[in-house]
Amino acid sequence: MEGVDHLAHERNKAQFDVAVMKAVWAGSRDAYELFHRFSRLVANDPEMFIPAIKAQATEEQQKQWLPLANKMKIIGSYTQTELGHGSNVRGLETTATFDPKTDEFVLNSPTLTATKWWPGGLGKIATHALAHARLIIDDKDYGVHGFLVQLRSLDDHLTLPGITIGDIGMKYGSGAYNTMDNGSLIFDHVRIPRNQMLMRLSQVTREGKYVPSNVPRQLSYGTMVYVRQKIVFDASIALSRAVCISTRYSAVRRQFGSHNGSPETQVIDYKTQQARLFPLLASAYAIRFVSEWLNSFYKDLLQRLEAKDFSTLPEAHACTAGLKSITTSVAADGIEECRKLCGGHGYLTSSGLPELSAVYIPACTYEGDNVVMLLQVARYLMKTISQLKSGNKPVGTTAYLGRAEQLMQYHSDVLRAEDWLKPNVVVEAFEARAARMSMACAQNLSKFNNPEDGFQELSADLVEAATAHCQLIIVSKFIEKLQQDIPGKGVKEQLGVLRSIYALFLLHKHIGDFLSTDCITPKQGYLANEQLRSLYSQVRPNAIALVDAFNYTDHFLSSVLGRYDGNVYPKLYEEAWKDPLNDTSIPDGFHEYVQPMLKQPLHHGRL
Ligand SMILES: CCCCC/C=C\C/C=C\C/C=C\C/C=C\C/C=C\C=C\C(=O)SCCNC(=O)CCNC(=O)[C@H](O)C(C)(C)COP(=O)(O)OP(=O)(O)OC[C@H]1O[C@@H](n2cnc3c(N)ncnc32)[C@H](O)[C@@H]1OP(=O)(O)O
Ligand SMILES: Cc1cc2nc3c(=O)[nH]c(=O)nc-3n(C[C@H](O)[C@H](O)[C@H](O)COP(=O)(O)OP(=O)(O)OC[C@H]3O[C@@H](n4cnc5c(N)ncnc54)[C@H](O)[C@@H]3O)c2cc1C
Repeated sequence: MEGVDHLAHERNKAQFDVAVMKAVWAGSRDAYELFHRFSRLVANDPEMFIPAIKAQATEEQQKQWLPLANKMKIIGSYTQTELGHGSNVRGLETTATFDPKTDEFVLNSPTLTATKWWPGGLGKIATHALAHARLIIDDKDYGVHGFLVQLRSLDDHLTLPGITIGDIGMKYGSGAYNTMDNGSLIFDHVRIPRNQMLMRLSQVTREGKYVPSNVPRQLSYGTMVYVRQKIVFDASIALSRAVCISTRYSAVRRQFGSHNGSPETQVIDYKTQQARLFPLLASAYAIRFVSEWLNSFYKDLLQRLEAKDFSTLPEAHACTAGLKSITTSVAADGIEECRKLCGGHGYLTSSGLPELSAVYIPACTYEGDNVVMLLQVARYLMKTISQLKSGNKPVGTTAYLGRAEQLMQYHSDVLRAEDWLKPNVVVEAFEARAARMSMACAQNLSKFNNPEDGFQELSADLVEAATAHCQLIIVSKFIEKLQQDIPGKGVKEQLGVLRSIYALFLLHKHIGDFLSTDCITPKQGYLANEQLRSLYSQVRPNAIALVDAFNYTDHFLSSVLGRYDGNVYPKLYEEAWKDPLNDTSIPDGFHEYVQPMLKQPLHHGRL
């Protein structure tokens, strides 16, 4: 019935102050930014073009280009990936050859695989590209640099001479990402003025002299680092949307369990449903809090870079790459699990889940393939360990590796299930697991004469060690979040339950790591799982309130199953009737193709 809150009985169970939890969830961002982040995905927002100009252009170039880009007088595309290379940026083939006679660069796509491929906005709308190309001077290759290239006329939007552009076609399913005109671009000896090479980091003089960067060359990758830390926040948006839908629907849906005419059981009361759903609820909060930390870490990095302090740049790269990888994988897999948690109706477009999944899952690929990103983390961990011998004391997120020797002797002293509720007990176990996995890799690597051969041979183990390291970061930041003052009745307690669910779910899921590294005993693993089940019972009365705290409108969720009022069945039925197929009772083609078959006389008794 309209206007009736079918979930009121669930909301009345809440044991904490929902208004405060809403503020904790929103953190430093307001609802507008939460919504705006989502809308950027399917719009042509220059998510990267503008940050890249800020990171790689000189002050003078910024003065020229930023006002145009900010006022949408030009529409930019971050044009890096090519048909033949995406992960391997140093393998890009597009060339930018300096012509001293005319003081220009000549951009060219020497091969088919040099075709720019995927850049968002490139296919139809972008007027300019921030094109990544190999700088060539006097036949010498100076590697990949950024160049501003006009693609289309600002008068009639037609492509300029030497430029061939197209859209790369439909993408995964019918998802909203098809509103993004990811494009292809071929340069055929296109000339641009020398001052359209972005020259903040390195320069080319009028005489054609290359002035190398006096800062780490990796700063040219700065835009990717910036977006990766944003993508961690986006992962919390995407996952929390799916969890909100599936939690509310799990409280509405009843199946089996009726006795003597009693209502059937709410599926949210089944332990299997809780074991699948509540870890995702906890993960949404965990990812949100680690994204807050990562954002502050990134802002600190920017301040340091301003002061030419590059000390945290390697850690910032490892954290943004690793957390982008882990959180997008959890969110993408979690959205699919939420669809399954809704049974058949989860597969309806009106559930909002297929669309959310189709739009979200490329996050595991764009801005760095998730495995390639974890391999970057692994390189950082191995380098950190290799420097231990020279007395280099790791700090920050690798500080625990400075206690590797001690952690190698660690054995959990858990005796009772409730011991696993102690944050220090959990952190020690996660530190020991991560340290032992990385140390084992380092030890195995040392057996190889060629370290690169070893790295390749051991890359699957290294990815697992990098995963353990990143999960430790997320667990630690969740714990640190709860060490802050958090007001409101029951709020901190409820977040403490989610913190323990997140950690113990990971411990249970990766129990093989914890046992094979001898960090915990099978009995202690069993106790962790016992505690996990008990924690699910503590979340159950608060589940609806915890997803209400995401503060998503029905419009934003765009899901019949996730409606705030839980009025699912009438709305499911109503939504179905909006489908054009239901505009007529006799389907198109019936008279031409089906009716003749039905009218056909029987032959020899056979249909
Ligand atoms: C329907 C509802 C949906 C809801 C969803 C909700 C929200 C979503 C809303 C919005 C989404 C928002 C945004 C979406 C964003 C993006 C999507 C759209 C566009 C996508 C754009 C792109 O994909 S742009 C292209 C991205 N490409 C990549 O990421 C390429 C990945 N490859 C690389 O980064 C590099 O090639 C490399 C790192 C893998 C290797 O680089 P290389 O130069 O070869 O370096 P080495 O490996 O040799 O390492 C050398 C040393 O350099 C260090 N290092 C490497 N990278 C960095 C770095 N970035 N910073 C600092 N240091 C770096 C490395 O550690 C080595 O150091 P040592 O020498 O000390 O070992
Ligand atoms: C929706 C979407 C939007 C995008 N938007 C843009 C954009 O705006 N601008 C832009 O420039 N690009 C964009 N991209 C491209 C994107 O950045 C690349 O696709 C991404 O970086 C992955 O690179 P790749 O496609 O070369 O994958 P590959 O690296 O070819 O990956 C293929 C497989 O190889 C594996 N692999 C690769 N290297 C290694 C290694 N060294 N060790 C082990 N395994 C390895 C990967 O793990 C993966 O399993 C977009 C892509 C998508 C899907």
